[in-house]
Amino acid sequence: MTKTVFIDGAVGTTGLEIAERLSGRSEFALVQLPEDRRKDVNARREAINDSDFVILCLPDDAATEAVSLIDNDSTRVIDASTAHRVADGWAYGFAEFRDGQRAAIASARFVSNPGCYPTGFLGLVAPLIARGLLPADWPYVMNAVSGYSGGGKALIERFAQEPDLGFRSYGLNFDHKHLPEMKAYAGLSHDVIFAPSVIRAFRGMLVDIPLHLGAIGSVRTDQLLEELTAFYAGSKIVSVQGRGDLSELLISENDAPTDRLELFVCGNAEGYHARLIARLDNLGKGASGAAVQNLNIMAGLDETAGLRL
Ligand SMILES: NC(=O)C1=CN([C@@H]2O[C@H](COP(=O)(O)OP(=O)(O)OC[C@H]3O[C@@H](n4cnc5c(N)ncnc54)[C@H](OP(=O)(O)O)[C@@H]3O)[C@@H](O)[C@H]2O)C=CC1
Ligand SMILES: CC(=O)N[C@@H](CCC(=O)OP(=O)(O)O)C(=O)O
Repeated sequence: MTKTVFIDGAVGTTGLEIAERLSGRSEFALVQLPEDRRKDVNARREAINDSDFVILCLPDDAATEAVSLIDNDSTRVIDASTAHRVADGWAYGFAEFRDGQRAAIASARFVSNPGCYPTGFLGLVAPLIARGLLPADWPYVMNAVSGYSGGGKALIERFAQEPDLGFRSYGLNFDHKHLPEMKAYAGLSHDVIFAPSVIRAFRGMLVDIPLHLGAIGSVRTDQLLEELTAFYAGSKIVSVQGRGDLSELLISENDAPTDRLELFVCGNAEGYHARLIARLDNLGKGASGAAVQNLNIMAGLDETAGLRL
């Protein structure tokens, strides 16, 4: 039976990409509000309560408000914002990162999409910590570059207005909104030192975790590669590879959308210096692709339906 889906924030960067991925899917019918009523709280309340699924593509405060508008016990919610990622009663919407998570999403009423950067961090590190190859009490550092669509309409507009702006390092206050979910879901003792940046590319990101394996202990890069390869074996979304002949990883200014998550394990010849790197589309597996994957799982469908793989 066709399920109704209301995207609250449908004309934002993430909302538009979700609608594209759902277009032509007979399993879902989109509930849409006219432009002049899309921020009207009564119109939103009605659409939310009339729908089987609501996908929140809103700033955090508006996402919190949207949840407060639910007055039934049936509407199921996927929140793309940061508002509920470590909240009680919400399942973390990253099916692959630990055993049992797909089942938790399938049965959940409230699912919170992971942040784009944590998708890379947790995809790389969480399975290795869970299996005892990396320590939970290590002071992890993460460098990252993102396409400017990661900052939504406001950052897209800024890059349009400032044609000389090529690179922006930020997070200088050590309070990035993604820190709590990385710590919580990797089970870390310390916050990650996170150095994010933005480049003049619309979409795409690299998340890069340098590790002195020699200082950690006896584990080496080939073991990390072997473990991650086995953990994600069979996934149509997540791939794992060693450095091989790779000498560079690239993001182009106009890369095509993708819902894939590519993981790379690079190391020096002896394997005691490592860089764990994730490449993904911040609007794909980092946002809209993840939302559609979660919707598929919650609806009991093939989780890759409608994805760009
Ligand atoms: N962009 C990305 O790569 C990622 C984004 N996210 C998260 O997804 C959410 C949406 O982000 P993004 O699409 O980038 O943001 P955008 O700024 O592109 O879009 C947000 C949309 O929400 C609308 N909106 C704001 N307040 C309200 C309200 N009270 N009622 C109804 N609509 C409202 C805005 O309206 P208007 O058009 O009038 O401004 C806008 O269309 C955010 O929480 C973001 O952090 C998560 C992962 C990655
Ligand atoms: C480039 C840029 O500004 N990126 C955003 C994160 C994008 C994202 O993933 O936001 P969510 O937390 O909603 O997932 C930032 O650093 O705040």
